[in-house]
Amino acid sequence: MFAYFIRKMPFRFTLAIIVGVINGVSAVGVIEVISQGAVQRNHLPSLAWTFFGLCFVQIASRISSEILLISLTQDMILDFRVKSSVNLLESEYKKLESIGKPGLTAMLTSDIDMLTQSAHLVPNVIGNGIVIVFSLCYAAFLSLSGCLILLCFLAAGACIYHILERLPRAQMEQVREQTDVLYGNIRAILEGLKELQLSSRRKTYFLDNVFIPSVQRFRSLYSKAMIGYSFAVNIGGMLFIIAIGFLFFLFPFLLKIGPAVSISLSFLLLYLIQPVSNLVGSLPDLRRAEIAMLRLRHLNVDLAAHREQSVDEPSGDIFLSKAGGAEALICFVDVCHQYPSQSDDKTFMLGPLNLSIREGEVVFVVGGNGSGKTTLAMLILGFYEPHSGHIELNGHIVSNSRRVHYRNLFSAVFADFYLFDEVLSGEHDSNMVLAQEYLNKFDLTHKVEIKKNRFSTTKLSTGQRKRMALVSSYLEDRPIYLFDEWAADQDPVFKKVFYTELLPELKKRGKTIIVISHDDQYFNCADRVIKLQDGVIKPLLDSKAS
Ligand SMILES: Nc1ncnc2c1ncn2[C@@H]1O[C@H](COP(=O)(O)OP(=O)(O)OP(=O)(O)O)[C@@H](O)[C@H]1O
Repeated sequence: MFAYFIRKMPFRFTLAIIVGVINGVSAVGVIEVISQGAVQRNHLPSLAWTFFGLCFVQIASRISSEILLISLTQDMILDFRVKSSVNLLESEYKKLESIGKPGLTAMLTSDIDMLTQSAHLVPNVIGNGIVIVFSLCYAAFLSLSGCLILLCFLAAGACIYHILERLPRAQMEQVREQTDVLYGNIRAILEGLKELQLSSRRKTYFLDNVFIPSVQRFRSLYSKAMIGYSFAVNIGGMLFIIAIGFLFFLFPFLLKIGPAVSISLSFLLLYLIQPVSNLVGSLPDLRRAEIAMLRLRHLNVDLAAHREQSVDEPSGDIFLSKAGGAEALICFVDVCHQYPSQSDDKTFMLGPLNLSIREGEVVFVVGGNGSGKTTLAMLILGFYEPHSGHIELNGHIVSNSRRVHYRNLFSAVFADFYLFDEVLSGEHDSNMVLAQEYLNKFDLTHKVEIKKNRFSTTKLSTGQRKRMALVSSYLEDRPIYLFDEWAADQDPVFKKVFYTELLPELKKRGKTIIVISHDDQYFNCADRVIKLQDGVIKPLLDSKAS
């Protein structure tokens, strides 16, 4: 964390340290004044002024240093939050799929929360650290041999802490790994709430065999780690306290020092107990924060390495001009895609596919479950990169550097769509009139309005939400539309509006439309039907087959 401050915010961090140094010096000054007061009773009035002055400087510098450090730590957390989210949004979809939602959720919530929780320790740790350093300097000034004894004990304490911390540190890293498992299971509870509440047997099985064991493992690892830390912190810290006691009780006999120095050193040693205990007590939380920070940094480095390149050109422009007399808008040339294998099982292979879709065409993609329709959609939309072969748009190869622009030519409603409150269209856009018309046709006007580019509500039934997602996609006004089983859970009346009114209306506006569908009664609404079976295109026993 400290390395981060030095790297990212050197000026403010240096300022915080300088103010912290003033705090440390004034703290030592207070001890010196009290010790002088104990032996020079006749100077008490002038010492009192110095004492109060130093107290004021100490409090003012402590508050200023803490304010600076709070702002530094909060900026760091903000930076991590924004950077992680932006990196995530700019990373290859395949990479995010491979990390998985539980892992990503744990990093964006638990790890960042851990940083937030431990951020309040930073001002204390730095403040106490500086006070300890200055106290040791003052101890050296009072008695070099006394300070050396103190430093020897301090070094021994640090070594013992370092050795004792090895095991709990490894366990803390396991705790963090177990957090991913726990988040996965919590997700399962939240997303499978209805299924679990519906079946007592499933609920009991899930709780007894999945959830409770994962929580127990977390508890056990966490307890072991914290017990280990308790030993490390207390034994390591105790050595320093023993050193203080040793010097306090024995130094008048062991070291040749006068009564004034003896009193000053005694005050100093007593004063040191609190900052040392605070500092050592913060170490386990700082270690947890370090683990969280390392994971976030690795995630960011990993995501940045898989960031999709985006060349500086207006969205999609290059693709809108035809290259080399290309006839098709989208063209798949020997495209193959295979999912990474989790075990020795054979993974699903899509392709080799050769297909072309012309501008303004309405193409239906049909096929049984697991035949590869969604995988094909992900390739068409540029979320997956072909493992072999390539995709062309207007004759231009969709290279990695152009994938982001390519994708911006599409609007899609996914089978597992997410409905945003915000609608991305100008309020005075002529599309708005049509959107209102479609809200009407989809029987949504009594439920929802579009005001200031927002839906007035999204708390609707699944079918209604999907109709709103369609209106939202429609308003995006892109050249190519893809609908993945949009009509699957719609009433016949809305299916009819979709197939016989919305698709022809989009086609009339020159849009190219790809529809994944199981509705064979509407196959006649397509210009062409492509049938997938086991990842390859098969002839459809129909006149419109590809
Ligand atoms: N992320 C993934 N990792 C590994 N295999 C996957 C993944 N997603 C899909 N598959 C496999 O790829 C095959 C095709 O899946 P896909 O979702 O493309 O089929 P589909 O035709 O859309 O099916 P459905 O009609 O059920 O939606 C399936 O056998 C599936 O098991």
